[in-house]
Amino acid sequence: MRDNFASAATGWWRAFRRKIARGMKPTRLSPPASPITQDIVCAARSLCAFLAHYTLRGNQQLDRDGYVVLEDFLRPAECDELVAAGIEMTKQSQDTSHKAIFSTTENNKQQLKDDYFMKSNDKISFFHEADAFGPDGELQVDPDVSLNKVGHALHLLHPIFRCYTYSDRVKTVCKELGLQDPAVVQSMYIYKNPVVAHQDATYLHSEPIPAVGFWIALQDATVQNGCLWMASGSHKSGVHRRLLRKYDNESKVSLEYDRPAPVYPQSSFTPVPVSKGTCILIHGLVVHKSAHNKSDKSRHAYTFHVVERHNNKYSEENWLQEGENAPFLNVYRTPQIV
Ligand SMILES: O=C(O)CCC(=O)C(=O)O
Ligand SMILES: [Fe+2]
Repeated sequence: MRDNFASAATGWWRAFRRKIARGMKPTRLSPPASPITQDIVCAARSLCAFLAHYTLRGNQQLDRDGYVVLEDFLRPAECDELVAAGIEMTKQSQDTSHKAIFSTTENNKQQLKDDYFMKSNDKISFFHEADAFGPDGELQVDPDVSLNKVGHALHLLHPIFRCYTYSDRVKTVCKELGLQDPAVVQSMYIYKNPVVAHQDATYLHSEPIPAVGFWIALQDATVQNGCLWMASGSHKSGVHRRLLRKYDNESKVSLEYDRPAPVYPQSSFTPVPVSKGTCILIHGLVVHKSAHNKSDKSRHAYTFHVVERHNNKYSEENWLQEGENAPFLNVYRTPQIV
């Protein structure tokens, strides 16, 4: 069965590429004939569409626009598996005694000084919305709506997230990007927004090759529920701001922005609504944001960042550093299962 599928899919894929090369619409091709089940056909179709889309246009698009939309990167059932794991984590978040708040806003100094944040590089840590706790420190609302995100080592420690992070599809994208020694440095499960306009290089700076974010919509992301907004082409204007590690006289570390937050006109942004399963590749220097969720539909996403390690300098001043329990593992060589 597997062999049948493999040869049929390979044949289909070759024909698909030939048709595209001749400028025809890929949808004109029929999927391989039985005995392949509908589910496998759907998987093959998704993978082929994604590979064709990416192989032929992805790299140039990332250079030109600062982002690439890869539809059908994950199948609906795969998204559901990840959402179930994300919801399961909201239950564990109730056990945490630490009430960390995540915010990208300037005045939230707590996060910057917060040890919990700094030490989350090798953990599955929970970050709540700024208004999640009352004056008594008790959670005001259910954890499934108060959690902002979980991070930053899901790709190492959580068996399901690890499996998807070091998958063949991710390897293929990294190869197509021409990355020689790509390593995953962090991962996050994002429940909620808004996220203010920023460049990922503010937090994860590397040069000359910037990090690439893999942002995967696990549920439909619409203008109403807070899809990403991208400032196309903004990656060509350098790094606008850095968050840097600072050490005081007692070698205690804290984080500080080197410049005030830039003001980006709303007119520079385009909404990028995507369906469940779509992966948006985010250039480390492209300015992006997400708005409030004004709907009753949740918008969960899984995101992780890949950094080139070959002939490329990952800044020692980034908040996130490689640690004994948080190695920056190579995408091509790391097994999906521990
Ligand atoms: O999901 C969001 O709203 C923002 C995510 C983001 O900025 C990122 O993954 O780099
Ligand atoms: Fe980002």
